Amino acid sequence: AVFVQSSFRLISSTSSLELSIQTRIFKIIVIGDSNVGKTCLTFRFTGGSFPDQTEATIGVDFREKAVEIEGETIKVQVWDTAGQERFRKSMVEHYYRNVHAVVFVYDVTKMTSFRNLQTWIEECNGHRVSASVPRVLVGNKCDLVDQIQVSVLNARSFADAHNMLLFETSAKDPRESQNVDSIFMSLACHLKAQKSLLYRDVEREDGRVRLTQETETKSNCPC
Ligand SMILES: Nc1nc2c(ncn2[C@@H]2O[C@H](COP(=O)(O)OP(=O)(O)OP(=O)(O)O)[C@@H](O)[C@H]2O)c(=O)[nH]1
Ligand SMILES: [Mg+2]
Repeated sequence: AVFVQSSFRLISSTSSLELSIQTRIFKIIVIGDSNVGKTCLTFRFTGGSFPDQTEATIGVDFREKAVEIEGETIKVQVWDTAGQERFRKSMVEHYYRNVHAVVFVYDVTKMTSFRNLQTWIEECNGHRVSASVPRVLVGNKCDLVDQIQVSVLNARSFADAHNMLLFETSAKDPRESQNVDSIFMSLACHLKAQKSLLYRDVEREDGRVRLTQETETKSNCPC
């Protein structure tokens, strides 16, 4: 089961030093054209609401949320990046450094934002982001039902071709808030499962893990 922001009572009894050692941080970057709603989506996930007003992001805004997955508290560190070239060019290297997952966003009411995904993917590939780094595709602004330009079929075939999961949602519509959460939670679940395998491999290189323990790292994550 996945519980968002729970168990803090339990954790508060632990010393802060212990907590910082125990808490893993997953860096997730949110990429896409200016105005597609990256800031609103990340705000919805971390703050639980739709911001009244946003301005173009300059550089990057960090948003964090502690989530609990299978009893482990994980800090999801969301990097809300700038879509405008002039506000991002000095930051691009930082965006991609040690990234754990990438969220590509387009606006379902703006075909150009969908077409430009190819360029965003190329930028990502150009920064040596490993193929094992999960990527998802998000079509935002689904509440604007009478203005839709990008069909689900079109989006799905693009997502399939790039080995990405597709989410269509709205940062604005409160009924979609769970769907917005599931974008980040599914990535966190995936990373948790992936990383426990990684730890196992690292430990095995040291010769510290016996074969009997290896089977225990299999994840039961529902995502
Ligand atoms: N109707 C609707 N409007 C949205 C939604 N998400 C964002 N918006 C609006 O779209 C505009 C741009 O949203 P932002 O989140 O600032 O866009 P951004 O992708 O962060 O833009 P940059 O920071 O310039 O890269 C704002 O006016 C939002 O209110 C949505 O789901 N539905
Ligand atoms: Mg923004």
